[in-house]
Amino acid sequence: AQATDTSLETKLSVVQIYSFQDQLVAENPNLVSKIVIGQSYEGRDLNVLKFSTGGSNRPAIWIDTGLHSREWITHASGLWFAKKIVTDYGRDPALTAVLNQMDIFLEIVTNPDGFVYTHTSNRMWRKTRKPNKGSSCVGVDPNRNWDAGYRGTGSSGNPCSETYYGPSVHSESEVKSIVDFVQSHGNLKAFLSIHSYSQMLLYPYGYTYTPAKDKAELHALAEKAVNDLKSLYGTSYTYGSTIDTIYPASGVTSDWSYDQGIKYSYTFELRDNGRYGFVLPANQILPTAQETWLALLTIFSHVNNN
Ligand SMILES: O=C(CO)C[C@@H](Cc1ccccc1)C(=O)O
Ligand SMILES: [Zn+2]
Repeated sequence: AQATDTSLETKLSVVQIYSFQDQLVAENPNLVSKIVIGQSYEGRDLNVLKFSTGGSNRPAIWIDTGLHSREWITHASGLWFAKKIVTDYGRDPALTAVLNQMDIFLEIVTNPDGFVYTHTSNRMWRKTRKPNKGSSCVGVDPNRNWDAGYRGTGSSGNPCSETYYGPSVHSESEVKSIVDFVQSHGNLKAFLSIHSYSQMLLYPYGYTYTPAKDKAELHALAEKAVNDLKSLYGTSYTYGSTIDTIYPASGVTSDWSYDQGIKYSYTFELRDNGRYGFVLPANQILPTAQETWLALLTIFSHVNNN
């Protein structure tokens, strides 16, 4: 057995997740490497796992989980996705075809300071942990801090708000580090940001009712992805543009990546629909990760073939 064969059906600390990442690299040196794209406000490394079978600067897929620290099901799913990739490469034809042509980048703990805070102090913490000048309220919403309709409808200028957009675009190092990575890589074809909860698959835009120019294709792919997700355990997702499907939101990840020219930009909202919300029981971790993986494979294959 390998160290990373450990059960993922449990609550894991940031230290445990970071050592899992290092173990996975050590066990799979020909497929997995770790890139540190920056540091959080409190100085924690921002780790990205790179899955690559060769080439140089291949077209690639970006996945982030844990941008909102209370959404623990997304970190757990990200861990499971990482192990699934190394287990299924060379076995699953769809994944193998994708990895023979493209790289996958996976940032599992995208907001480590907030994640630690949910373990030590406040399970429901969402934002970063950087103090705000002139306010006793801490943190910026990392899903309102991007340069896409910044400070528009569905974001707040109040530092005490859960959707506070911050003192300036990309003010949060957790966001700026991704911006810099994406712009230096320059060959990303898909950008998938994983949140919870609500069971939705969302595509741009959140900051405007103007339809994305690729709306027809993004909608059709979302429909296929949610149908494949549903095929496993019957979990129903709604899908559509962010502003139509959930609510107006400005400065969000997927709108920024789409406006960078990354056509396949989606945000997932995983289980559940409100019964447990952010505090999903551990026995739903595996089924959630397994069903979401089917949707991801559908998107990966479409991206690789178009
Ligand atoms: O993560 C969420 C629950 O914490 C809901 C997401 C909904 C959303 C998702 C994608 C783009 C804009 C908003 C949010 O408000 O940022
Ligand atoms: Zn979220």
